[in-house]
Amino acid sequence: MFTITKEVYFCYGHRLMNHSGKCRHLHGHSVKAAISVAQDQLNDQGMVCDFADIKQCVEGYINEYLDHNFLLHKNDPIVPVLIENKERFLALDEHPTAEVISKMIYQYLKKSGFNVVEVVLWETASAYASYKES
Ligand SMILES: Nc1nc2c(c(=O)[nH]1)N=C([C@H](O)[C@H](O)COP(=O)(O)OP(=O)(O)OP(=O)(O)O)CN2
Ligand SMILES: [Zn+2]
Repeated sequence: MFTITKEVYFCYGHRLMNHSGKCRHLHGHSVKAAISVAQDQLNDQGMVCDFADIKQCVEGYINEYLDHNFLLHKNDPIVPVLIENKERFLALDEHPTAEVISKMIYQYLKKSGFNVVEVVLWETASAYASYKES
């Protein structure tokens, strides 16, 4: 089994509504997502796939939904205020944690045909979450 990993960087604002500490306040992160794709056999270029193909696919998704966006739980009371002020945001069924965001990226790549094995989301320099399926 061969595995490759491509890193992409982006920013978002969010808050964790049920958090008991500082993360319940509106704040933002400049994050890194490390996307791992695997294949048993290499293609005729000697690759699992081109790093650039992963980047092109995931950057379209990130730019549309995540980068410089505000990620909120759908029940966050600030949602009506953002609507009223015509501000950009993405309302999620789940809390916008690093775990949930790594799963969103994983599922998009899978749906796009990549044999993604893991997405690791570094939310800060010292904290990351990952998503993979068995
Ligand atoms: N399991 C999770 N825990 C936390 C998440 C998360 O997504 N999953 N998110 C946060 C905050 O949004 C933010 O990421 C703060 O993280 P934290 O490492 O606690 O904050 P600091 O960078 O300030 O860490 P220090 O080591 O205290 O400087 C919180 N928890
Ligand atoms: Zn945060």
